[in-house]
Amino acid sequence: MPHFDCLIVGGGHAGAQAAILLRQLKFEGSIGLISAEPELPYERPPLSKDYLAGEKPFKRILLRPAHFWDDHAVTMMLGERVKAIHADEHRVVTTSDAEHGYGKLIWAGGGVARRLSCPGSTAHGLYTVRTRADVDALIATLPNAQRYAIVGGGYIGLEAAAVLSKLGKQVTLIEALDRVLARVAGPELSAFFEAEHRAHGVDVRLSAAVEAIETDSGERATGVRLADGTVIATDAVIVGIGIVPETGPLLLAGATGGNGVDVDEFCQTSLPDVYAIGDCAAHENRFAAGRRVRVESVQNANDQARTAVQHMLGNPAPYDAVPWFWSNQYDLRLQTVGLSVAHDERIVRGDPATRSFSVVYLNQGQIVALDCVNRTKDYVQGRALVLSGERVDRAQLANGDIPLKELTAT
Ligand SMILES: Cc1cc2nc3c(=O)[nH]c(=O)nc-3n(C[C@H](O)[C@H](O)[C@H](O)COP(=O)(O)OP(=O)(O)OC[C@H]3O[C@@H](n4cnc5c(N)ncnc54)[C@H](O)[C@@H]3O)c2cc1C
Repeated sequence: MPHFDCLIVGGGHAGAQAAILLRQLKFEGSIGLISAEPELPYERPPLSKDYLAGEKPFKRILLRPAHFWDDHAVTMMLGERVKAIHADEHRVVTTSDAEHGYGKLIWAGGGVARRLSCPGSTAHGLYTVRTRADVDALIATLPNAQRYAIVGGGYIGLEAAAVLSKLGKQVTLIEALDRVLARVAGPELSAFFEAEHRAHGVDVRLSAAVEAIETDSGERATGVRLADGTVIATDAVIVGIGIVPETGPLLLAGATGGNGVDVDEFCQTSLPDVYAIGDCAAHENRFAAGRRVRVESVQNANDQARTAVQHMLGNPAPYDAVPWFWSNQYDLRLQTVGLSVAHDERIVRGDPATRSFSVVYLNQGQIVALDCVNRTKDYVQGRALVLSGERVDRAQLANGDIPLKELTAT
């Protein structure tokens, strides 16, 4: 049985970054990386942006050139899925029944796209946007499909809507709640993005629950039936309703968790010598008022990789990175810093009508997050305010002409 001093499961942002950092920090042991996807590690964010738009080829979204992994003695085992962990014996088993021993295991399994469960949801013509394979399948529809129904008004659904409408497609966006981005942002940002999409010709349907996918005799999706009986005729359905964290083998092996696998401040799971990082790791985050959360972002994947690796190498430093995220839609660049989950007040800086404004989130007077649209200065300067948990004068905060770094503390 092959043995690795450090075995990484998952070749997404978190797993790849863990391997890169181990070598950067002069780890001399053996490193193996098992990933269910057949590709070398690549960036996921372009999948719903420039890769879908055909503006960036796959080669340009690889996280490192192909030779990097050999050059740095990282043994890549691609197209292999870990199905079981025997934590006491420090070994894993893959779906092809290969066994690998480990000294330390870093689990970076991310998540799989959540699917619809209504009648018709297994029909042909339904697409998710999580992997290169998903998006290649969607791209293959572009020459022949004109009408796209997108289920889910989160970032991925909105980004896909922006690309498809720019490509001249007829797009209907279906959101079950009464506003887009409801899970991650305040109503001001939701209203702004809803209006932008409508202005670009996207038919946005809010408070619209999907009841069934209608199909033809060949079991191909032809429409989305809503709870009120409306049928949205379509050539393809894109389902962007979040992810289910990939933690099955960890939880089966006895790791604590539920929505993700629980980790401590060093990204250690409850299993000996097993870390978990990235989208699947449920951790207490001080930027979410100490709540246990999973953060789905490149920042979190990279920073948790550093936390786990540093702990492994005997330089422990608790995970305490300020969260940040971005989204590109049309000519809009949204940059967010902090987490808004625990806010009790919002202040808008600047005028959304100018398409350059920020929403500042406060909790008991402290700035906890900012969503900045085409306003990079606010994003950069607001980061310091989120980090310090500063309380500032509200009238100044609302005045978009006063730079955030010049605000007076109260
Ligand atoms: C379309 C899209 C757009 C995004 N846009 C942004 C953005 O603009 N900004 C941002 O910050 N974030 C964005 N994200 C989120 C970001 O990409 C994720 O947070 C990040 O990829 C998480 O990294 P991860 O390594 O935890 O998981 P993943 O990237 O999902 O990688 C997990 C890997 O583990 C593999 N795996 C899972 N289970 C097993 C197993 N049992 N055995 C072997 N391998 C396994 C999977 O196949 C996968 O390759 C976007 C995500 C998507 C899908």
